[in-house]
Amino acid sequence: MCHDAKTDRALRAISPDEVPEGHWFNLIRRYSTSIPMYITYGKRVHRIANNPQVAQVYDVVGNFTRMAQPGNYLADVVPFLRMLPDILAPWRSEAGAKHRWEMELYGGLLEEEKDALNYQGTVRDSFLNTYLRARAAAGYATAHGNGTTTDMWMRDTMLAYTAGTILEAGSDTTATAILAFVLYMLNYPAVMKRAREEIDSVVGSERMPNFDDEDNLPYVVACVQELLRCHPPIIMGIPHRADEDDDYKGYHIPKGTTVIGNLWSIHMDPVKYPDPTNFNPERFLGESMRRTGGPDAQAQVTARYAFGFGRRFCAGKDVGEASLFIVCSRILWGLDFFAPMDPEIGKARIPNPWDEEATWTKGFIAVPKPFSVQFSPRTEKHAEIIRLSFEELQDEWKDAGLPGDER
Ligand code: HEM
Repeated sequence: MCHDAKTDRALRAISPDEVPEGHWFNLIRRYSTSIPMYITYGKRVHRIANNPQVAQVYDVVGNFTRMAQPGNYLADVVPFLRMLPDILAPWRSEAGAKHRWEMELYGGLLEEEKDALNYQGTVRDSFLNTYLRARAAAGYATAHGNGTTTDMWMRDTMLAYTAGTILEAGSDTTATAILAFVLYMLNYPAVMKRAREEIDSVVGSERMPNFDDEDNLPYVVACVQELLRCHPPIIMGIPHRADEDDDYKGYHIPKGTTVIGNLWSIHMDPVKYPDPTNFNPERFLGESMRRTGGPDAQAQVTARYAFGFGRRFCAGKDVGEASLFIVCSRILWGLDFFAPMDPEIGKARIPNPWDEEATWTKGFIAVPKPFSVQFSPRTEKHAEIIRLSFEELQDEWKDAGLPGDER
């Protein structure tokens, strides 16, 4: 297969200054919903995004996670402040402005999808494309405005926002977990070694791991579970509101109370998770802890708080876990990575994942702060298979009528 010198150079050791826009690295990003992949080198931070719209999604999601953080605004905890008029409630006008900005993005994506469907006749199995076709078949080729039609078809604004919500719910969460995975692997090289040995013995070097390998890679699956336990991406969960009076363990919870389930704290319970500040995938090993089945229902439940609980439990859990499994197993399969030497301290600087203040951002989704990491393919054979997979993926995107990565 032919590939250019630029890609070759980047394959040997990715220095962020050299990551080409259409680099195979984007393959990893493509495999997740979208990964805001930050790479730092020295003091410089680089964000890999191959088109402005992707960058805009990152910004919108970043904005969403900041504003949605429980307790970020005084009005979250002092209900009286919510009664203030707009002029005295700057957080409300900020939310309004950001909301309009979000709608520009989501509305724009909806318009693009409509154009693709109506003018190019592009048929895809995507949420928007499928919905627009079904809505048109029901007699609503156009349905401007917000809310629903009398027979409950979503109008454009609601449809755009619904699609955007799925994008937001699934992208930053998965992306954060992948960044955290790299961080934990740098801190726990023995875990990384064992996971890689498992992958090598099951998958070999002739192909990448795929979803069918999951049952034969219990340690890798356990690593993903342990990752979600150690640092659930939505660290405090999503606030819920009690819709009736309740009494729980001696606490009276009046109707309308905001209830926050602190997922991180639940996962640090030393009774359920002995030695909780240790990244130990073994606690999720064994038939009873496998995500896809097993007899011990309680064990399965305890591994799942990262996705919330109850009626509003994450709708995309299976997609999220599958993305993490495939991305993490492929990173381990194909790439060597390490923290480069920091000349300032004369050794590699590896952030401590247990130091919340120093290592993680604040916000409703806690993301590792940018850290230096250098990737290189494990062997030329691994590199070749990654390149091939990248090319195949480009063809798939092309067949679906979507723009590919620049080469
Ligand atoms: C590692 C990845 C993910 C994590 C850690 C995660 C976590 C969560 C959490 C904690 C909630 C709130 C649950 C509650 O209120 O109790 C939630 C809700 C939700 N998630 Fe996820 N999520 C992930 C991936 C995804 C993906 C990939 C999608 C879509 C494809 C998705 C779609 C949703 C939706 C639509 C909701 C709202 C559900 C509702 O309110 O009824 N999530 N997620």
